Amino acid sequence: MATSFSTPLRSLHLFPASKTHLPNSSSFFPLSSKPGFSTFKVNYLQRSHISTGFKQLNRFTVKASMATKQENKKEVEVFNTEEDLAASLAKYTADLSDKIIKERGFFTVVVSGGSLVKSLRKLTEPPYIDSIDWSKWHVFWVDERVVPKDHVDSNYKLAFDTFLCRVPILPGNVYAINDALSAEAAADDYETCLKHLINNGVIDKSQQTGFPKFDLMLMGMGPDGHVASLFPGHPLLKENQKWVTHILDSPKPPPERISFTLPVINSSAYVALVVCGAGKADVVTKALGKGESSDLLPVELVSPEGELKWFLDKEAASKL
Ligand SMILES: O=C(O)[C@H](O)[C@@H](O)[C@H](O)[C@H](O)COP(=O)(O)O
Repeated sequence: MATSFSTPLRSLHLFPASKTHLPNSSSFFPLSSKPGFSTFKVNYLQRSHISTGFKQLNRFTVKASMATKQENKKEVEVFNTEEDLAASLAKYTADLSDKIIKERGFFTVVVSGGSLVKSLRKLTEPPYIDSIDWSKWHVFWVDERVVPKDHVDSNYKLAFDTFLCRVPILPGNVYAINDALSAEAAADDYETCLKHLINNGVIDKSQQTGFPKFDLMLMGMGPDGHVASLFPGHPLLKENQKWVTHILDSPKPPPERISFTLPVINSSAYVALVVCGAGKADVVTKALGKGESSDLLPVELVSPEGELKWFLDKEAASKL
């Protein structure tokens, strides 16, 4: 079992800167333990590339993040392949799980949809399948499409089929949306669920903001710089009261979704942004400091109370 939280061997950049009910349990699919068997090896990007990237990144400091600009610890790591990235992401998550369960007895993990979920696959394999205390995990969605849970577009279904069905997380600790409700009602319902879990002590509360403080958010990023279901230029980016909001006109289908708001994302203890592919290289470059702009993309507004770590494959980092 991993016993300490370790920092990565080679980092591209590391700088400190400055309706009262839980989702219906009957709607959860049963979970089972089906560990796979494989080993992995982490290969970091060659030093020459790291140096180039470092020099370029070093020209800028952390960018403005929202109106309430809170400088945090940000780290960027680039991997030769998605396979290497997935191995490192698993270790990062397992180490945090170990550390935080020792500290608070629970581990609240929030996932997005998209390709991120597949990159969690190594957690379902040895050593993590055996070493992680899955009974302490509580799993949430940073955003969800408002479709039935068995629909091909459901983020719950994606996570269940890819990840959750392979690990022994307790079904009652998996917080899917109530898919019988409208988008607006599902968002309110989810927020009520979060309040209940804060009262129970499962979810931590940020002393700084009063918003829920999740232990770890694992998120992808769209090629337009969206995170969760917070899209560029959308008024939802300004929401600063609600914890969970809804959208009926998402530019990425399906149109109806619920999403955590930025203050919730930014109250997190740890956020991992997992980004792969050349199609995201321009946005990665904008977000990580090539050029200044007053027009900040949603991903540039991610600035958690705790630590932000970018996991990039070399294609996504190719323009840094
Ligand atoms: O449900 C969703 O659509 C998401 O949560 C969304 O924010 C996703 O994470 C990004 O669009 C990245 O998706 P890809 O990694 O598949 O590009």
